[in-house]
Amino acid sequence: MENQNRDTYRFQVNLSGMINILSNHLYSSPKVFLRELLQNGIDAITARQAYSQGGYEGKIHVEVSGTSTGATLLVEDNGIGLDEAEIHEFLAMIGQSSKRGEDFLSTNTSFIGRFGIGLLSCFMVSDDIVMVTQSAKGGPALEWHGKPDGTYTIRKLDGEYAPGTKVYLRCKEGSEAYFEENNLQEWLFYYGALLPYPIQLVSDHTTRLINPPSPPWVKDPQLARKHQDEVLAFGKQVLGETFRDFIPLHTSSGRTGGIAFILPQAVNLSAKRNHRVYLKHMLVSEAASNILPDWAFFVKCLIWTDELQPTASREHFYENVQLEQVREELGNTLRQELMRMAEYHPDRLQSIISLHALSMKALAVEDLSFYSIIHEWLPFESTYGRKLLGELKQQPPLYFTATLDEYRQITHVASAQSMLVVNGGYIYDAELLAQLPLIDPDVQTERLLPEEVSLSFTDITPQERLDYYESVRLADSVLQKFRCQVQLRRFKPEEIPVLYTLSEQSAQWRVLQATKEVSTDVLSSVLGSLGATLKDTAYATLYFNLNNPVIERAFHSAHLAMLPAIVEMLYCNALLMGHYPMNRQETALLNQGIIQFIDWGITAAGHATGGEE
Ligand SMILES: Nc1ncnc2c1ncn2[C@@H]1O[C@H](COP(=O)(O)OP(=O)(O)OP(=O)(O)O)[C@@H](O)[C@H]1O
Repeated sequence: MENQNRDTYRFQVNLSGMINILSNHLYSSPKVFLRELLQNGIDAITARQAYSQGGYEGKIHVEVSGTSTGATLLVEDNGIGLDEAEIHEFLAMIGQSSKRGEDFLSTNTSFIGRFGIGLLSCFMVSDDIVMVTQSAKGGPALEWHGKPDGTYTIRKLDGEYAPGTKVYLRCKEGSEAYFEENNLQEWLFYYGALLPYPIQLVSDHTTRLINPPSPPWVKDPQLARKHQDEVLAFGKQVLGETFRDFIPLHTSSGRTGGIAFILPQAVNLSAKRNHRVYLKHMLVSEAASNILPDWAFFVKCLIWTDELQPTASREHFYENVQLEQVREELGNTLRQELMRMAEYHPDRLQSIISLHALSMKALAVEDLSFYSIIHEWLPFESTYGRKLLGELKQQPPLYFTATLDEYRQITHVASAQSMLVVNGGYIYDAELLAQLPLIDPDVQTERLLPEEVSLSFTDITPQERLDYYESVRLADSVLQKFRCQVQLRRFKPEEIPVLYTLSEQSAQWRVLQATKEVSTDVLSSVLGSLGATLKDTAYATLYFNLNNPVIERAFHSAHLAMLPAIVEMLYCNALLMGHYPMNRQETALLNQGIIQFIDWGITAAGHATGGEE
């Protein structure tokens, strides 16, 4: 009797080859078969809703029995079901789907599936798929049995069946983990936490509901504000992190919404921004980094959408105009909420800025109106310590350096003279400081170069100039070959004997020299001629501090013989202190200098002890 109704048909593709492609190249993990089954069930429910109109409630039932390779999994929906013609057309024809909208890429369909390949993913974990289906439109119940060798059978079943579809999978060797109760619970929740129909998991021991009833704020994210604790608890359950604050997200079409959880710890620029995105309430991707603007790395989001276009793996979205628009609108929601906070909840905004200053600066650089509203709370490093821009701008003109290196060169001297200089060397800082006058015309900012700090030194008197004329000339000639000039000044603190400053050009010259040392002959001559063009202006300056007692003695005419070695050593020391890489000549100088000073020291000690040597 059974065999009478059974017909055999053949797939038109090499099915095992297809399965291989799916499992090794398309899907990130075999566990996606669960997502595909859930999604087919949801689509079938959606189709039945449209067909039966009212009085019908969709649900999904998952049941696992047996263990190890004897385990079977049943995924059942009470959706639209399939009749025989549909089985041949949609189920058995790979790449054919009953769910496409008016064209292949349209998002105007209420179904999640579209590619007509999802069911094949079940072959990653099972060597046969048995589907028992009863169409809501009538006809006999059917059993379809598909195998990875490309054959399938259909059998008409006797008896009464309620509309819907049951898919049975038998565990294949090596896939035991995918039939394990606890894993199933975890993955069903992972994919289906936001699905609007109840998913029930039944095993030998228990029956459990996987997804909570869909919360109201999924429909209208603005309602999330009234359900703070619930939303934060949901964030913890789904994302596994404890958050303290969030911002509801939505687009004007109402087709994309979400919750942006504010990360409880600071993150750096290169941190991966992974948001979980649900398409028609089904998890599509947890690696979506392009759904929010680049600056929004202070949040981790749950986003649900029905307007974006998934790729066939359904783990990413096409980078198209729709995605661009969604990204812009979600970015705007975030920005507006931050600006609203500035007005109504400044404490909340301040605590976000103090953790996520980098993210805020990244946005401020792009958007002057945002910068204008939040700028007072942005922190910067300065010679007065880490300060907020609101405090710093009270002291105009606001000097800043453009690089870390320049800041390092002047920070000692500037702070010793109580001069406020802001470090613009970190990413975005110099740009923001330069833009400050645009948002606050009362504030002037000025980029400071290291050589300009020396202008606030006290000059020596004309008498001192005469007294030290010979020694300054000698010192200057010693450093000629390093393109460094010597100046004698007084500055604070007196503990600093010398200060080395480098103009932009002389910095370039140093880099050229260093490159020449390690390059081939040809390159070296090219660099040489480049260097020649810089030569005339590429001077560094070594300032000697006459306030320092040792410098005062060293420059005294009585010690002229030792002065060249002293100058060379202090020059090398200044380079070391400023973290400048030293060239071969300078390193050699340092070596000779040390030996020279040891020699002098020993000789002096010998004199003191009466010439023991
Ligand atoms: N549970 C089900 N109830 C009713 N029809 C189903 C069910 N599962 C599969 N089908 C039918 O089989 C077809 C193929 O399913 P399959 O999962 O391979 O692709 P799809 O869902 O159409 O597209 P996608 O590859 O994007 O998931 C579906 O289009 C649908 O017509």
